[in-house]
Amino acid sequence: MRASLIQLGVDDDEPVAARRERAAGLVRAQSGSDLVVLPELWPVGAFAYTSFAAEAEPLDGPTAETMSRAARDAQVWLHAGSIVERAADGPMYNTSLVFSPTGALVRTYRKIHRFGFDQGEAVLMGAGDRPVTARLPETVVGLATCYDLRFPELFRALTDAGAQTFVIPAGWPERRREHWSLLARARAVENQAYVLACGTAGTHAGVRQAGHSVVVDPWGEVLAEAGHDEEVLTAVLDTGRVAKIREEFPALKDRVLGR
Ligand SMILES: O=C(O)CCC(=O)C(=O)O
Repeated sequence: MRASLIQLGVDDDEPVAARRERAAGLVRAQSGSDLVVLPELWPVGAFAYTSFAAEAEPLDGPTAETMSRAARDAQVWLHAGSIVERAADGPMYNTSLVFSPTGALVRTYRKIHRFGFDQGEAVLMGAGDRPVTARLPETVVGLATCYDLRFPELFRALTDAGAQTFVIPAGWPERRREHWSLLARARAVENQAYVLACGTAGTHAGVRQAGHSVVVDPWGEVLAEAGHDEEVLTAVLDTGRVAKIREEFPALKDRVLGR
């Protein structure tokens, strides 16, 4: 399975509508990949809290509509990162969107762990309340978003639900880049699963982004890693390796707690 992670540059000087079209063009350019991934909250910027309300959109809003067309044009599975979702009953959520190659929105995931402690996303957004998986032709994907990476119990729940590949869009700050790289590998090793962790490049709302999107295999080896700037990171996943490693080194079967 060929996966392409679009480490999109998110900078204050690019209008949201222009970035949306640019992202769609980058998705279209990945035709030939099986799965394409965009980062967290890339239309507005994960730290652009003051713009969240103005840029919030419904699940059939401009980003979803543009991404649906891009997935269909490229004939790819598209994890379109996340948007600020404005729910019909009022609250906002940090919601990831997964499209099939026909352009159908097949899964949404509302980020469970909101970042900011008593500020920002943590006070502006509602929290998701359930883990979500999506069955693709070659793997079962478990969905998580940015700060979720710090909560291993979510990844264990996704593993129990059948996940073999975790897709993690993020807007991770440069200041804690070592945590990002370390935790991405940890989640892969402890669950014996692929990790596709797609961050943003650039600086928005005064927060320099870590970049360094990464693809980790179920043995914890880094298959591909980006630098700081915008780039498309591509890796070929041998999806059969998950079952093979889980069988040859069956640590998941030795769990005692939480079964
Ligand atoms: O956990 C971190 O260090 C970063 C999390 C974050 O930036 C987010 O979830 O938006």
